[in-house]
Amino acid sequence: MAVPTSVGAAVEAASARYPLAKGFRPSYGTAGFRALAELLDSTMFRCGIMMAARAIKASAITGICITASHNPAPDNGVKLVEPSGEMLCQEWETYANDLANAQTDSDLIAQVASLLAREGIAAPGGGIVMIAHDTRPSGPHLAEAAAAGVRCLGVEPQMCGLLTTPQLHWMVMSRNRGQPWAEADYCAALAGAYQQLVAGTQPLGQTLYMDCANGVGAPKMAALAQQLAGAGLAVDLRNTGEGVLNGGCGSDFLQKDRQLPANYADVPAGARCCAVDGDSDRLMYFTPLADTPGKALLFDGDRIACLSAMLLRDLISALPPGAGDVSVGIIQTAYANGAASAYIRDNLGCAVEVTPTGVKYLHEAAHHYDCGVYFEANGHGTVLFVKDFLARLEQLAGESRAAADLLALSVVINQAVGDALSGILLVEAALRRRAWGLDQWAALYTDLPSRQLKVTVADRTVITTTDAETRCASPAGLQAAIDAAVAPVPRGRAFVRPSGTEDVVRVYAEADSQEAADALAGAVAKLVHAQAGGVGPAP
Ligand SMILES: CC(=O)N[C@H]1[C@@H](OP(=O)(O)O)O[C@H](CO)[C@@H](O)[C@@H]1O
Ligand SMILES: [Mg+2]
Repeated sequence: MAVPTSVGAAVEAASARYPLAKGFRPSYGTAGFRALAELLDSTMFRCGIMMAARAIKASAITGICITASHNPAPDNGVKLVEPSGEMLCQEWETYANDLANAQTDSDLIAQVASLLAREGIAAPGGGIVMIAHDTRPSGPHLAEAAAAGVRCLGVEPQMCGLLTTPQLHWMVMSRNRGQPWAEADYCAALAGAYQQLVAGTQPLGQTLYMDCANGVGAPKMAALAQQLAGAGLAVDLRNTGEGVLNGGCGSDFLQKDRQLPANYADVPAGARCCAVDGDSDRLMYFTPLADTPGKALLFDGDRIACLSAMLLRDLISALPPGAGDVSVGIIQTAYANGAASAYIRDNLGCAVEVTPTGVKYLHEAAHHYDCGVYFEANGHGTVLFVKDFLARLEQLAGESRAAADLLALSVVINQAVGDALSGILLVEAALRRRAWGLDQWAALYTDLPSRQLKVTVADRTVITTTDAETRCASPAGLQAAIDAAVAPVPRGRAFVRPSGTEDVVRVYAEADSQEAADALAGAVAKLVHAQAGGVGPAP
C-alpha cells in the first residue's frame, strides 16, 4: 500500500527541518530514546509521526513526553504514552527504531508507508497527541519537532507545556476513559484520595524535606501541596530549580552516592526527607545520618514496595468476606536488595516475581495480580489494581471503610505509571496510618551492602542474559567465571547486564559487608573487561 499522497508530501516538506544528525543511530532503550539534545530533532519529529499513527489506529489520544529523566541537563529524550496511559507497547518499539533510523526522506516515507500498511491505517486524521516536556531548555524546541511530525498525519498535537512524565501519562489515561483529565484534576484526585486515606489519623508532625532535583517536580509538588493544605502534610521543597537539573541532587544521585544532596546541610539527622528525579517518576526516601555527616540512610524502591504491601495487607485483611480472595504480588528486578526479597518472602506472604530491568516488564507482570506492587530499587514503580477488583471494592465501599480506603489508594497511586508525587502520598499515608517514624520503617530489615559499577566495552550487545538478567548466556565462559567469584563470598550475589540507557555494561554485587561487596563487584568488573571486550584500562 502506498503512503497516502498527503502524508508523503507533508513528511517530505517537514522533514528537511528535522534532519537526522550525521552518524546518529538512535536506539529505543529501556524507556524510550535518549541522547544529547542537539541530536534529537529528527527522532522527535519521527516519534510525532508514529504516535499520531498510534492515535489514529486506536481512535484515541496518545502522548509524548520530552525528557531525559535523571540524565544530565544537556541530554534529552522521549517517553511515549499509549492510549491506556501506559508506556508504548513493545510491538511498536520496532517501528520507533525503524523510523528513527531512516537515512533519507524517501527511506522515511517508505517506513511510514510500511507502518501504515501493517497497521491497516488507510487514511490520515483523527485522534490527538498530547505533548509535554520537562524543565530542560531544549524541551520546547523538541516538543515543536514532535508536533510537526504529528501534523504530517493530519492529527492534532496538543501542547501541554511543562508536566512531570507521570502527569502526562495520567492525563492521557483519564482523558481516554472519559474522566476529568486536566492537571488541576490530577491534583484534586490525589489530594482528595489522600485525605480519605488519612482521615481520623494523627499527622506525622514533622516536615518532609523534598529534594526536587532542580526539575519539574518542584512547581508540580507546590501545586499539589496547595490542595493538601489542612491535611497535615508540611513539605519543605529544596533544589527547586536554582541549581543544575539532577546536579548533585535528585533520587539517582542519592542512590548512587548515598550522599546528602545539595542544600541539605541544615536538615537535622533523622529528619524525613525524599528525593525525586528530573521528570518525577522516581522516588527515594532518606534521612541524614547522625554518625556520618554528609551521608544518608536510604529508603529505596524495595522498601517502598514493602511498605505498600503492608498497607495493602492491612486493608485487605479488614475487608468484609464478600470481597473474596485477593491476590497480592510484588514484582522486582535482579537489583532488588537480597534482604528485601528475603523479608517479603518470609514476612509478607506475598508472591514475588522477578523481571528484567525496565518498568515495562514490571508493569506487565503486576497485571497478574488483583493488586500488583512493583518498584525498581531505584524508586520507579507503582501499585496496580485490576478492574474487576476495583468493581468489587466499589460495591463494598458504602459499608466498609477498608474498601473505601483501598479505592482511595488506587486513586492516590497513579494507575498509569510510576509517579514520585503520588508515591510520596502513598508513603506518607502508610506511615501515618501506622503512626510510624522512619525508625520503624528502617527496622523492617537491614539492606545487604551492595555495589554497582559500570564497565565500558566495545560492543555491549556481546553480553546476553537469561533468567531475568541474573545469568549471562554469552560470551561463553563469563557466567562460569562469575559463579566462581561469587562462590566463596558469604551472602554473595552478582550479575552483569548491558544497560538499555547508556553505552555501558552494569555490574551489581552484594555481600555481607561493604568491603566484600566492593571486592566482588571489582572482581566481576575485571572479568567483564577481560572477557567481553573491555575498552581502556582494566577496572
Ligand atoms: C540499574 C538501574 O537503575 N537501571 C535503570 C536504567 O536502566 P538501564 O537499562 O540499567 O540503563 O534506567 C531505566 C530507565 O529510567 C530504569 O528503568 C532502570 O531501572
Ligand atoms: Mg525519571
